[in-house]
Amino acid sequence: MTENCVPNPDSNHLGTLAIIWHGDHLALLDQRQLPDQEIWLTYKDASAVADAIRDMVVRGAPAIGISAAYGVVLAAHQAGDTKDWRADIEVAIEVLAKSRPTAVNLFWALERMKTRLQACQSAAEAIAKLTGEAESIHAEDVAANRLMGRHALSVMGDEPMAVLTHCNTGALATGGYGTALGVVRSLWHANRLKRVYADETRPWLQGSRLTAWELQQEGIPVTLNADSAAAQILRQGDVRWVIVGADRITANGDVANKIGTYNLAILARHHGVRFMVVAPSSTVDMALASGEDIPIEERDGTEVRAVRGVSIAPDGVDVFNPVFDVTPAELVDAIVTEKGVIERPDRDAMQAMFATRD
Ligand SMILES: CSC[C@H]1O[C@H](OP(=O)(O)O)[C@H](O)[C@@H]1O
Repeated sequence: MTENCVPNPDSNHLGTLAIIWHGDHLALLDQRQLPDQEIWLTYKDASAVADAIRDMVVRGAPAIGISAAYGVVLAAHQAGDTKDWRADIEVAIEVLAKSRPTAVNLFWALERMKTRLQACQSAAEAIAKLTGEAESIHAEDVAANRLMGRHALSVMGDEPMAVLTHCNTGALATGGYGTALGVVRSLWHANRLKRVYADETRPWLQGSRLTAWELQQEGIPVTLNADSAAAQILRQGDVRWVIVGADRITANGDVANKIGTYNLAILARHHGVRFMVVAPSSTVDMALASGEDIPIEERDGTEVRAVRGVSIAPDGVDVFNPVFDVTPAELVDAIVTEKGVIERPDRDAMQAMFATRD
């Protein structure tokens, strides 16, 4: 990897992009360094992309899937035209699949790449076809995000409103524009947004380090709040919707998302605030019956015991650090995907919209 290899492209109509494909190498904006530094890292090696996903250089369910897809293309370049080219690419796919367990977008993207690979008869064909598939996955994600923005506004009411969001679900977490933050962008451009309250989102601080920064880049009014202030904010009554992303949505409408989302869903229901989940259909896993079946990633305790390397807890104290939780469907007022909106999601409604993925 080399640092600072590409300027940060200013494509603010999609937000600050985090993933740039250069035909034979991948550039990732190192999100561990934001908001203090914008450092781009270059990748030519599939296993290094797997490390980047595991270490959260790149994060966000759709962005993880897109990056892994480009990782498979890099594997095809690395394999070259040796007799084991196909096996080498298949090994790389397995390495990428082990990077993080919860966001189903990773496995959805790798399945698409695997299917494309099966049809290839030569190493050269594999490079060409896998490149096309990864670029399609990337472009489809941006198109889906824009469509979800339009679908969401159709159910949110016409008056300008305040919303509250959790974690980061913007251009930094996707191929561009964002999911929940894509809805925020759409509200803003439709002059229907008063303010976004952004939960800081401990322990990795996606809200304070990424969402506050991403929205400030575009002059979208954002107020950063401690996670523990969310109840008081909802009690004040100016927030009309809590809008979040997702890492996996199961066949009954249960939603896995950043830890603290379940808290917000309970608070929203208690305060009569509507709760919206925004995610492309690549986040839907109809093979899992309910949220009970979703693998929840637990990360190292150092993420809770320290912030930016500064200790905030006694050395060695035991830590429980699940980085996702599951919100039951009955607490969700709307699930928005590029296919449309499901209000009051349940198994039947999910089946009707997702019985067949395409
Ligand atoms: C549109 S991003 C979806 C999802 O991914 C984030 O998790 P992480 O930052 O750990 O990759 C968060 O759960 C977002 O809501």
